[in-house]
Formats: sequence, structure tokens, C-alpha cells
Amino acid sequence: MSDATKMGTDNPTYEDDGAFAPPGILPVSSSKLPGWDRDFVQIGMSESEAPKKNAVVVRSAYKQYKTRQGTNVVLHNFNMTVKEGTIYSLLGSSGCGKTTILSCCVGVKALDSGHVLINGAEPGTRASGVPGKHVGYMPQDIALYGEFSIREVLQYYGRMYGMSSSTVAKNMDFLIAFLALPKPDRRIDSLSGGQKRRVSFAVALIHSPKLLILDEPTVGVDPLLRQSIWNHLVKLVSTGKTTVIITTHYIEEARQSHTIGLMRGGRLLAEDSPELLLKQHNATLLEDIVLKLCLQDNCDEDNESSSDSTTTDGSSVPTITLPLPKKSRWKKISEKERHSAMNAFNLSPEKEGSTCSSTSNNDGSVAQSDVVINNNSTEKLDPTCPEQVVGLAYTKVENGAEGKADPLQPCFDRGYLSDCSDSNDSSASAAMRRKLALEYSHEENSMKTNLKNSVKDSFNRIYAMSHKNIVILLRNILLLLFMVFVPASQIVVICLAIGQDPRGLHFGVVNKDIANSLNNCVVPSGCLTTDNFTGSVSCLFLDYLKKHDILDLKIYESEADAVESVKQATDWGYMVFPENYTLHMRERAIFGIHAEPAVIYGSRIKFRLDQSNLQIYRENAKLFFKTFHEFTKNVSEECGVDPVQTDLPLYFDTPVYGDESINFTDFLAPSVLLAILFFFPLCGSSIAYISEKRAGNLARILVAGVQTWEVMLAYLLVHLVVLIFQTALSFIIMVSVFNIQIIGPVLWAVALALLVGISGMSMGFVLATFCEEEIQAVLLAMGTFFPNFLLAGMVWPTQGMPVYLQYISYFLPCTLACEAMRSIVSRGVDFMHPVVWPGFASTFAWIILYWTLTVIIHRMSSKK
Ligand SMILES: Nc1ncnc2c1ncn2[C@@H]1O[C@H](COP(=O)(O)OP(=O)(O)OP(=O)(O)O)[C@@H](O)[C@H]1O
Repeated sequence: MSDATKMGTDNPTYEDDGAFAPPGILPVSSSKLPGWDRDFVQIGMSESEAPKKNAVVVRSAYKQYKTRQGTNVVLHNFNMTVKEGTIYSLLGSSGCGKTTILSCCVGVKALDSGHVLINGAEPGTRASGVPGKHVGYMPQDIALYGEFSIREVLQYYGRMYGMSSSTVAKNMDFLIAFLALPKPDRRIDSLSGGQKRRVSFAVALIHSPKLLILDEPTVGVDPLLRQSIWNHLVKLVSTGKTTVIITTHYIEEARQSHTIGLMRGGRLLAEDSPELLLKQHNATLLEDIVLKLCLQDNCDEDNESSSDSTTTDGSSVPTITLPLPKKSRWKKISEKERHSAMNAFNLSPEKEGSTCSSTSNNDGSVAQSDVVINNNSTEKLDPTCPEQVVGLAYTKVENGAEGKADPLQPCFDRGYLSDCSDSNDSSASAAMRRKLALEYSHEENSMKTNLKNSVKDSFNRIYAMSHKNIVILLRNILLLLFMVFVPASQIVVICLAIGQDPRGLHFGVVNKDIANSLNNCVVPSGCLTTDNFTGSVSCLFLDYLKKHDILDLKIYESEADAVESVKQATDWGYMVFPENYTLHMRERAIFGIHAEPAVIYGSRIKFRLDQSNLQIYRENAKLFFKTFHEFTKNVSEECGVDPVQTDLPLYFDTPVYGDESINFTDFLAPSVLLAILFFFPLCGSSIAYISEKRAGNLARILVAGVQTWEVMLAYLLVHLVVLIFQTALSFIIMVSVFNIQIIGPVLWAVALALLVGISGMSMGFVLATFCEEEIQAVLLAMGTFFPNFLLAGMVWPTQGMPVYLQYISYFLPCTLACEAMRSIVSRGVDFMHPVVWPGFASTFAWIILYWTLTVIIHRMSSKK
């Protein structure tokens, strides 16, 4: 970034009394000119001579929207000058860009190039007072909370501005009477459109702002009330401290304003007092002037040559060429605009050319090098040089760096205060430096006070929004109950449906060991190797199987019948006991490893299973191994043989972590809980944020000075309580109803679940910043749910994934948290365990990332 660009972002200066003075203009004695109205007063001008200062100045504004159909240029070379203590009416046909320019004035949108200055500073800077309590903004949308009553909505904004309850009540009483509002207890969503607009108007007025920006406040208002609204506005501005910018489609009501700005196609066709306009155009109705100028503008558009701009009287004027900050597009600026820009800062065009260092081309255009500031140059800037002043407003500097520079700041930074004023007077210069030093020390003190005030303001706003969030939640009690109970109910469903052993599985038996059916089976007792052993060993095995109550056994006469029943999906498989199974088993028991191969083969049971359902296949296979183990153990003990001798030469000692009772539910429930606690807050926060955005409430509170992070914090504070209930209920159900053991410290498990919930909430904010509608956010959330759920190792170990996916999985928001949760629940370890603390740390890092992204994306999208 070039120096000039940097300079443009520097702060304004402050006088002894802490009042604002814009950089680049020599401040005059504070005793002479109190407040910021000295800002644009030229040196040597007495107070009585001082014209009204400019409250809002727009110069060469350019704004375009990119749509699917292409680029829509909405503001083009738009200029506007609003004097303090006046009413400025912006008139123009629908779609000509009125709302857009107002949005740029309040900082909701940003220009692509050109300047908006409020109180001499760009919106968004402290000196401009916008956004903040100095501005009252009534957007075109209703932008009110439907759940609130009229009283509550006014109290909400009163709180937001840090007003005392008594002042809010006083102002509210006045506004309710003045705007003929319904009873203050009436809910906003029960009001008519016109009533809502009046409430919205009252909101803009509640804190008696110095600058009122009203987008069509009189729509849907009866003529009588319209008149009283205008009377009130006239009264407000009569104090000289309130400034009003208003848009209206009722052209004649604008007669009561001090200045009318007539817009067309993103440009200002005329800007003057109604009286002068009527006189100039020899008209009796403003409507006639509007019509005349529009017709004239149509002709001019037809005649206009590509290189010339058109003045308000329709004549073509030579243009100077200035580089635009964006994409090196070149933009024409007319002489009139140049003069207008100078006038805005009270720089006399008469001085033009006297000390000007820039050169003009023959055609009246100024070469690019003349208006682009070379920061390495020692050349002094002269504020009386119009090309420089105007050029600075579009400063684009080396290396193609782009930036909107404060038109006057560079002069200040380059020593104008000491050098430009009087370069020969070194004592004056030294005095000025001392004065500057003094100003900086004052600035330091005022910074401390400002910090304290901004903390207090921030607290007021967060308090107001948290209160609003509580009221909205309590007014939507069904939604609240849904939010509290849904995660717990999901846990119930999951614990009931997943992880239990399957029951009543149909299974075929072909028993060639005995001729009889299953019911005729005689379960033997006693030792297998004794001579008096009676009964069938196959029946003994079947008896063990039945005890597990998993299989519903069915006898088939032939294997072909059993296969057919599996093919027909009647059975999940079948087993075959070979002929003489009992005999072979006895011989095998007697002869052990010396038994004949035929005996060994003849003592095996054959299983054929339906493997189409892997889970059932595995459950069955596990059951058969388990039953066989019990069976051999029992048979050995009956014969007085140590069961180890007949068992497989493998054994599993007690587990290091967990025990045999753990089933799939124990494995799944904690991770599913995390997934639910991530997903629901995600949807909740994105829907809430988008609703605020769509209703226009977000823009309104941002103009009131709210920061994006404050909106998020206020939401978080309230919804954290809901999250605590959701988490507590889910844990209680898991533990007390489904006996899922939490072996480790429960508090750590709960803390991790809450942190994951906050992480989900925070991700919801990110989605909300670039989604226009709730449904988009929900669809996106659903799109992220499964990858997050599946890749985070919630249902299947990450070790089972391809290696590259394992790496990806570790960068997902729930993976490490899920491992940490399992470790707390099943391993019984605490925070310091090497698997647990990374779960906390990564979740925390994700939260920070989400918040940063939200703030950045929000800033970027507001510049569109
Ligand atoms: N976010 C946006 N994206 C694309 N185009 C937009 C956007 N906002 C406004 N526009 C277009 O910009 C133009 C100017 O809109 P704007 O709302 O400023 O007009 P307006 O003069 O206030 O109109 P009205 O009097 O009907 O309120 C319109 O053509 C509008 O369709």
C-alpha cells in the first residue's frame, strides 16, 4: 500500500476542547468557533461570515451492483451537499438509487469510488458519528421485531443508545401521541403496514439524533399526519443542530425542505432550495420541474458525447480524467463537480490556478500524473489548488494500490499545517508544532475517556440485544421447548434404536445327528465320555443357543430347504449338524488330538449365513463363537477336565479401558450427542441471524453502532442457557435411562459438549453472513452435517479411512472433540490426557476462526 493510501486512513485532529477538526485545514481558534462547524471554515473567515457547515457531503459517488444479468450501475458521478440544520429531500423515480445512497451515508453499504463524508469524516470513523447514536435511521423496510410491542421496541432502541428509562418513557409518550400510534402494548405483528411504518419512524426519533436519515417515512401515512410529521421535522431542524435527509415519492411535500436533490439514473440533476428551483424553472409545482428536468435529461442523454459530462442545466462540459480506485477504470469528472467538491470544503474556485502545480491538457483534461500523488515527492500541497484537492479524493497511487484517501488528510500529513499555511514563517510553524503536540496529549486523554465510553456503550448494546433475544425466545415458547427437548429426544431415539443386540432372528437347523425334529431333542446331562451318556450333543448345543434368546430356530429336513428359506429371506442362515455328530463329539472328547480325521471332520457344525446384512452377520457369528465357548467349557467341567484344555489357545485378559458390557450404544451415543449439539445450534444461530438480516433489523442496529461481534455475543449469551439445558437433559437421559457409563469426570464431558455447541453456533454465524435466506443456511448446514458426522470418526473409526481422508478428518471441527469425549466417557481420563486437551483446544480454535470469519465476511459483504 502506498503512503498516500495509508495517509488517507489516518485520524482527524482534535482541537484543545477535544472537538473534531478535519486534517488538512488549519483549525482556527477554538474560542471563536466552538464545535465541529469550524471544520470547513477557511482561514481568516469570521464566525459571522461562516456559512452553514456541511453535515453530509457526497462527491462523485459511484456504485454498481453485480447481478446475474450483468452489472447495474446505480450511482454515477453522484454529488450531494447537505447543510447542517436543514431538511434535504431526495426525490427521484423508483430505482434511481435513493436507498442506495442513503445506505452508503449510514455505512450499511460502501461506494465503489467517490466519497461520503459525514461531519467531515467517512462513515465508520469515530469522527463521523456514524454508525452510532448520533444518527437516526429509518430504512425502507419495516425493520421491527414482530414479537415486540410498540413499547418494547422503543425501549429496546432506547437501551441500545444507553438512554435512561425515564428519558425513553418521556420520548415514547411524545412519539406515541405525535405519530398517533396505537396503544403501546400492541404487538408489532398485529399492526397495519402504515402503523408499522410510523413505529419505525418513532424508532429513528427516539434518541433525538443529530442526523436523521429517513427512507420514505410518509408512505402509507394519511395527509394530516404527513403534514404533522413535516411540521415536526421543520421544528427539529430549526434548532440548527438536527439535519434531516429524507426520500419521498410525494414530490409536493418536499416543498417544506430546505434543499431538494433531484435524482435520475444515479445522478443528481438539480440541487437547490424549492423556492429557487421554482423560480429558475418558472414553475408553480415541483412536479413540473421534475418532469421538465427528466425530459431534458432524456434529450441530453441522446445528445451527450462519450467524453463529456452533463451539467444539471443540460449543457455539455469538458471533463478532466481521474483514475478510479477500482480496477483502473477511468472516470470523467466535470468542471462543475470539481467546483462542487471544492465548495464542499469551502475552497474558493477563484484561487484556482494561482499556485496549482498540475497541468491541464488542451482538451481540459488533466493527465493522470497530475492527479495521482507521488508520495516520495517533496512538493507541497496547496489546498487552494483545485486539481490537487479533487485529485486527492480519488487518490490512486503507485503499484496499482487502491484506496479511498481522505481528500484532505495527505496535506496534513505532508506538513501542510506548518508549511502550507505560511512556508516562510518558521516561528508560526514552530508554534503550530507545539499546538499539535498539545493536541496529541489531549487526544491521549480523550482516548481513555472514549475507551471507557465505548465499553459502556458496548455493554448497553449487548444488554439490549440479550434482553431482546430472551423476549423473542420466551414469546416463541413452542420453539423454545423444541430447542430444549429435541437433542435429548434424538439421544433417546438413538439409544433405543442403535447398538442393542438383534432379537428373534429366524435361523434354520438341519440336524442329521438325530432323525427327530427339534422338539424331540433330548438335552443330555453328565459327562460326554462316560458309558451311560444318553442324549444328543447337537441338542445340547442348540439348548445353549436358545438361552441367548437371539435366534428363532426352525428345523429343516434337508439342506436344500434351508438354503431356499435363506434365499427367500425367511431365515438369516442355517446350521448343519453332520450325521453321527454326537458319536464323533464323544470320540473326539475321549481321544483328543489322537482322534481320527473322520472323527474331527464329523464333529464340526457347518454355518451358512446371509451376509447381505453385515451387522446381523457379525452378531450371529459372534453368538456362535460365544455359545461354542460356553458349550465346550461346560462339557469339560462335566467331565472334570480343566476347560483351558479344550479352549482355543488364546485368551483376553481384562480390558485396559472399558469392560465387556460396553456395546455399540456406548460407543455411538457420546459422539452422536456431540453431532446433535453441533448441528442444532448451527441451524438456530444461522436462522436467527438471517432473519434479522432479512427483516432489516440487522442493518438498523448496525447503524445504531452495534458491532457484528456484539450481535454474536448477545445471541451466544442467551442461547448458551438453552444449550446448557439441552446438554444437561441429554446427559441425564444417557446416563440414567440408558445406563451409558461416563467413567471420567462428568464436568469435563459436559464442558466439552458445551464448547462443541458454541462452535456449532459460531459456524451458524459464518453461514448466515453469506446466505440470503434461512433455507439456504439450513441446506448448507445439512450439507455439512454428514461429512462432519461421518468423517469425524463418530460412527466409524478414522483409521478405516484412506490416509488422505484421515488428514482431512483431523481438520474437521468435531473430530478431535469426538475422540476427547470418548476418552472421557469410556477411558475415564481427564483434561490432561493427551487425547482430551487437543479436543478442547481444537474446538476453541474453531470458535475463534468462526468469529473472525464472520466479522471479516460481514465487513466484505457490507462493502458490496
Ligand atoms: N443488493 C442489490 N443487488 C442488486 N441490485 C440492487 C441491489 N439493491 C438495489 N439494487 C438495484 O439498484 C437500483 C437502485 O435501487 P434503490 O433501492 O437504491 O432505488 P430507490 O431509488 O431507493 O428506489 P425506490 O424509490 O423504489 O425505493 C435498483 O435498480 C435496484 O434494483
